[in-house]
Amino acid sequence: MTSLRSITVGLGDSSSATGILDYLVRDDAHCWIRRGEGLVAFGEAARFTATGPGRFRAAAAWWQETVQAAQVDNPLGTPGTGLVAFGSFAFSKTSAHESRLIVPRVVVGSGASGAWLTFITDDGAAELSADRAQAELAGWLEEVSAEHSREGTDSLRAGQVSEEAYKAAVAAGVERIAAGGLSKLVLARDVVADLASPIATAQVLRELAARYHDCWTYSVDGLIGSTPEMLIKVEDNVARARVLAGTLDRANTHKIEGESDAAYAERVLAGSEKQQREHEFAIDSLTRKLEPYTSAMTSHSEPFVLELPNVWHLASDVSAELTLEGGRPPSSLELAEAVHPTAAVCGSPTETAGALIRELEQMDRGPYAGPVGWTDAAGNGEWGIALRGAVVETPTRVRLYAGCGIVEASTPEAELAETWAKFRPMMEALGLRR
Ligand SMILES: C=C(O[C@H]1C=CC=C(C(=O)O)[C@@H]1O)C(=O)O
Repeated sequence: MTSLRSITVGLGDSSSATGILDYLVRDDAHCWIRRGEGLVAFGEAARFTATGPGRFRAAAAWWQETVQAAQVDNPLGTPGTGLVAFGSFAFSKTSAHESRLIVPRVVVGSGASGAWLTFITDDGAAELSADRAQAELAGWLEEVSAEHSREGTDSLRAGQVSEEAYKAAVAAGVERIAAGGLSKLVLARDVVADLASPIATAQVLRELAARYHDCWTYSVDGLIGSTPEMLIKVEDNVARARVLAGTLDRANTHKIEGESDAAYAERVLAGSEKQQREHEFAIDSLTRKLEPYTSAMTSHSEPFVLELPNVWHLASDVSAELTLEGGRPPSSLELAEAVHPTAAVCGSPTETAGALIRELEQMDRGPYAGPVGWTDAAGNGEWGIALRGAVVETPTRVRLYAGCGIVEASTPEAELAETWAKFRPMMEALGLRR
């Protein structure tokens, strides 16, 4: 095991209109950004990978050992400062995709209490000072990535699941729900973008972060996107989640004359029994799995309508006080394992839906719909669900994923159309058309 050393220094009030996005200038950066705040990181000081059902536990154990062996100088002590690891986890315990934690070399962070800079090294003799940290950051910022020219020759093709195969899977899913044994199932598909010139990841992420500022824009080792769904966030003794399920496309509306956007979304989305049922399964699965770790939990009694540039969603925010064990709350990684996968990305009951997804989807979801985010040494962290995203497989090949909750009232055509609405954020950021 490498022993890491780190120093964190305050960056004063370095706030600009674009905030942390000013640092998102390299395609190889890791990031976690919402509303101009978050983390941008460069380089790799350490890495852990795992597959299988024990992937979360193994990652949590590795992180604990790494933290214990590290020498950390962090006078700030707030969430996200000091030693951090970015991570992404495979959706499925049967996936061949490697789940990973990556400790970067340099992290720039910004939050409610200001901005900071962390320098991390595995060199036992390296000088740990504010000047050294600033010099390391300057070194990473010396070389910025080019933008993508978008010559119009980029193209989109079917991935592992064609449109026809997707509709057939939805129809089969509806039949299985009607036959009993499960109430909800989430089925996904992929499309592949072939780019004429290498992807300009930083440019794509900046566009996503600027447009989807209510979402969490992420980049971890080739997994990129902007998710509207927070699986679990831990800050000291409090856990929070944003549960989504139930979707209405904003590009294809059928409003009554004079009806406002908000009134239309209320009527068609919040007023739909099918969408409300889809949402109920998702919120129930999250609260049921989180409950054993909490002493008090609050959530809205009714979901609210969340407006994003591409879709409206039914959303519920959950907040919970965590129970202390041995004086400590459970870590964000432990809780991510406990609550993943919720019925927003798997179904209900979980085991039955998971087995049926493997049978009907016929694709390895890889990191799509798995937890993506970061943890700090104290166990604070944010783990979103890797939705509205893509995997950069090669510099010119990008695989996009999207899925939909299926209930007994679902129809294949409508669910197929919904996947296109969910591909839209990435397609637009990549400059792609159907
Ligand atoms: C599975 C996805 O979205 C989930 C999150 C929000 C709404 C959903 C829905 O209405 O089906 C999905 O459960 C996806 O974006 O690929």
